[in-house]
Amino acid sequence: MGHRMTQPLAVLQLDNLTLGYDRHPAVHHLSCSIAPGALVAVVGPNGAGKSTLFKALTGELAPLQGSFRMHTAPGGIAYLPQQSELDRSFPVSVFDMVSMGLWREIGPFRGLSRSQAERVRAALAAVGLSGFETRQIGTLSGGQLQRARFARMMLQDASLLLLDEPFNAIDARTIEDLIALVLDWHAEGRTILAVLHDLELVRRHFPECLLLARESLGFGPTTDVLTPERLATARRLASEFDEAAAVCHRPEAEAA
Ligand SMILES: Nc1ncnc2c1ncn2[C@@H]1O[C@H](COP(=O)(O)OP(=O)(O)OP(=O)(O)O)[C@@H](O)[C@H]1O
Repeated sequence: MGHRMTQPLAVLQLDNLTLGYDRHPAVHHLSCSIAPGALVAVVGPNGAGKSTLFKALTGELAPLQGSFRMHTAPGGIAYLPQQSELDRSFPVSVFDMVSMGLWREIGPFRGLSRSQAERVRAALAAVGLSGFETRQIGTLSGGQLQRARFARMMLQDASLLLLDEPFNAIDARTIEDLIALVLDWHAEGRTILAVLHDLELVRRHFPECLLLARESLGFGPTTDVLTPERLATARRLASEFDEAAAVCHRPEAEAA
C-alpha cells in the first residue's frame, strides 16, 4: 500500500487493559501491539473475554482499568458481531441490508447513486448472492445471511475489521468462500482480528494469535502461541472459572 510509510507502528495498542461488567473484571491486564495489516485470531474458551474485548474496541464498553489506542486510516473500524436472530427478524431485503454498508458515504435518508447500486451488486456477486437482491433477509439460510453480512462489511471499506465468530454454524463450503474474502482483505493491507474456535482453521490461515482465558496467555506467531501447554492452561483456567461460577449461582454456570 502506497501510504504505508505514513502509518503508525501499531493499529491497535492495548496497555494493561482490564474490562468487565458492574466493576467485575471479565478479562484482565491485556497488553499487546497489533501492527497494520496483521491477521490475528483471537482464541480462548467460552467466557474468556473475547467478545468483551471487541465490545471495548467498538466503544460499547468502557475500560475498568488501563487503556487502548487505535490508529485507523479513513474507513475506520468495521465490526461483525456474532450472528443473532435479531438480524433475521428485521424486515428488509438483501439488497437494502447490504447497501447499509455504504451508510458512511450516503448518510441517512438519501438514495443510492447508480454507481453505488452497482457496488452493492458487485459485493453481492463477490459473496455468491447474485439473484438474491429482492429476497427478505428472514428467508435466507444461516450461511446465506452470513454471506450478506460479509457483503455489507465489504462495502464499509474499513481499515480495521473485527469479526466475532464469523464461521459459527456455517458449513464447510461457505467457510471456504468467506475465508477467501478475509484473505483478500488481508492482502489489501487491512488489519483483521477474528474470534475463532476452530484451531485447525486458525493454524492454516491466521499468522498471529491472541490466546485469552480471562487474561492473555500469549500473543504472537500462531505456532508459538497455540502450544499444547498453553491450550491446557487455557482449559484449566476456564474450568476453574466454571467451578467458581457454580458456587455463586451465576447464570452462565447453568448454561455451561
Ligand atoms: N453484559 C454482561 N453483563 C455481565 N457479564 C457479562 C456480560 N457480557 C459478558 N459477561 C461475562 O463476561 C465474561 C466474558 O464473556 P465474553 O462474552 O467476553 O466471553 P467470550 O470469550 O466471548 O465467550 P464465548 O466463546 O462463549 O463467546 C463471561 O463471564 C460473561 O458471562
